[in-house]
Amino acid sequence: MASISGICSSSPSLKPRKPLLSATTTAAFSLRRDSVSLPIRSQRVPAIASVAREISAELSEADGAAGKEKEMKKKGLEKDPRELWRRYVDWLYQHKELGLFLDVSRVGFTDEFIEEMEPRFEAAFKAMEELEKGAIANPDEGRMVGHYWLRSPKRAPNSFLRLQIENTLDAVCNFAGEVVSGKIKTPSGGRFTQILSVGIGGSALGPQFVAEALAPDNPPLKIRFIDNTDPAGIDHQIAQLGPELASTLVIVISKSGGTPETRNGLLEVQKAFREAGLNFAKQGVAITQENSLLDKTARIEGWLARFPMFDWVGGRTSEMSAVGLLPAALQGVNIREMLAGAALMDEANRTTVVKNNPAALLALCWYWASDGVGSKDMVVLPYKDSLLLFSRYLQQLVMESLGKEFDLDGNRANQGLTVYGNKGSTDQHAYIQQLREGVHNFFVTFIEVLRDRPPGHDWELEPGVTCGDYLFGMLQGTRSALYANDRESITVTVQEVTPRSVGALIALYERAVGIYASLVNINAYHQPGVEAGKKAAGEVLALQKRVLAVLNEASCKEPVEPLTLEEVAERCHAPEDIEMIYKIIAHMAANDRALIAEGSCGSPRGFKVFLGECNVDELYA
Ligand SMILES: O=P(O)(O)OC[C@H]1O[C@](O)(CO)[C@@H](O)[C@@H]1O
Repeated sequence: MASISGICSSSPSLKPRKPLLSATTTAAFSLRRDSVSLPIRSQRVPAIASVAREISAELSEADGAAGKEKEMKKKGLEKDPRELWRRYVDWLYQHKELGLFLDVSRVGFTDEFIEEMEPRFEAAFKAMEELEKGAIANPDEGRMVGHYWLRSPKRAPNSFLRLQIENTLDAVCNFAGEVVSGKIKTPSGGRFTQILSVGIGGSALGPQFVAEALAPDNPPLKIRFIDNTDPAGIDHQIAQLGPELASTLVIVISKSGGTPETRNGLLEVQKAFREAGLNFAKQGVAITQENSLLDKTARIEGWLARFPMFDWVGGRTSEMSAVGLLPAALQGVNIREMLAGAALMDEANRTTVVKNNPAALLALCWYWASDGVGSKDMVVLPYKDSLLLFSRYLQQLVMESLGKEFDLDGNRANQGLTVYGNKGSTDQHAYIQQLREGVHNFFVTFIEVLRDRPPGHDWELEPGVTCGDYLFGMLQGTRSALYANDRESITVTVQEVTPRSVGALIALYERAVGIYASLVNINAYHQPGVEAGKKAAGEVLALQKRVLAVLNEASCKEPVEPLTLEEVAERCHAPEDIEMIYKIIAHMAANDRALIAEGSCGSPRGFKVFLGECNVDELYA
């Protein structure tokens, strides 16, 4: 058994260290759990939320954790190189089969902290076990959370779900194979050469990350994305396709099938197809929940193919569903390897010994570094260009999952963990100056890739030194420089960027988020906050329609009656919305849809507006 190093206790100790949550401690916890009679429910689908709530209530009695954590942190990080090396060796996690390492030695958690956290971890492991068995882990939406079954279908709670997963995977592989081989042809009989993926959030970020990480230099089909309702962005993508629109497979991805940005992207693409004289349906593929609006549209219009998105897979954890697998397979990525990597990582994350559980170790570090309240941001720095989008992918996974107003007990918690990052060593010439010396409001996660180039391609650009050695040196140098200034960091190392390691990385962070959510007692699987913005956007568009109606009526008069802002607001019966009305008119004026008769948009008080052309039909409709 490994000996414990000094950094984890106030004075160096050579006492043998007991494994965290070993079989014996788990037994002890079981006794404790019995003593508070936790409601392990007998119904088929246990409610994790209530189990976690009761455990959390029990924990809060003996809490004061945040205060103690801060106190312990004041002890500072280990600086003695020998002790630090010992801590490194003691805590280094290695997954041999995946070739993945996790180094948490540069995070200063103490033995006392770990001990305090043990009951929380025990509750988190329990919650995760129940989640995997099919519990309603997303209580607000009454949903199961099943992304782990996607890579281990035999773990699905019933054979119907298992078959759904297996059949979808087979369908994805067959369809992709037939498109790539040319068996499925374009309407003019040629091969598909391009993919245009239309989707947003979880229906875009995974496929974008994986494309950047894994697509070969010359993929069978090249992918591009429409992931916004920005008309100029959409035009840009379509213009770049040019005549290849005729050999483009358009994959429209939306779990709900009703996301406005995605619908707009689809309508814009369909218009481009019409204008090019092409039949969209013969080139369109939908990935969505059965019977969603998108599904019905695709079915009625007879699109080329439809793939299901399951109710129990969230958008941000959908990379291993058809959402991520189909685009990846079409680019020639070995998706079964990606699934295998994720499955291996999931297996490793099922151990209840924190020290041997990489996702739990990450969650532990996040809790320690951010005091369990998100007090520090997570800066993700992959030192590999192909992993550039990992930080953006993690931003949604972590922030949409953890950024919650209320905890599972309904208490205001305002939880979260801010994620940002780009890539090393590029960021060294951008914002790392502030990380090293400026405001201390973050911890770093380095993502290291050991293999610089495929074998046989490397060369020394100066004696004994390759280009990749510089990248390595920059990572190590930054890690050391940050630590010397008490900036904590985690390092995740993989041998190579392969479908297997990318699958493992995704699985690692999915599980870390789930465990962390349990540690801080929140629902990681809903996103109520996003709805507020969507609702407000809908209200703005409704107001815009009223503004248009008012302006239309005034512009149809003989002579035209230009209106002041106040007059528009009054006629819309919305005087309290005058600022929004001003913004609506300024936006329409900037797009030649409204004309300013007097003054300018820069002086809102003085201007008068009318429509260039009135629509008489609309007036009498
Ligand atoms: O796949 P959909 O339903 O179009 O949703 C896209 C994204 O929108 C969100 O629901 C947030 O608005 C994300 O959670 C999701 O990934």
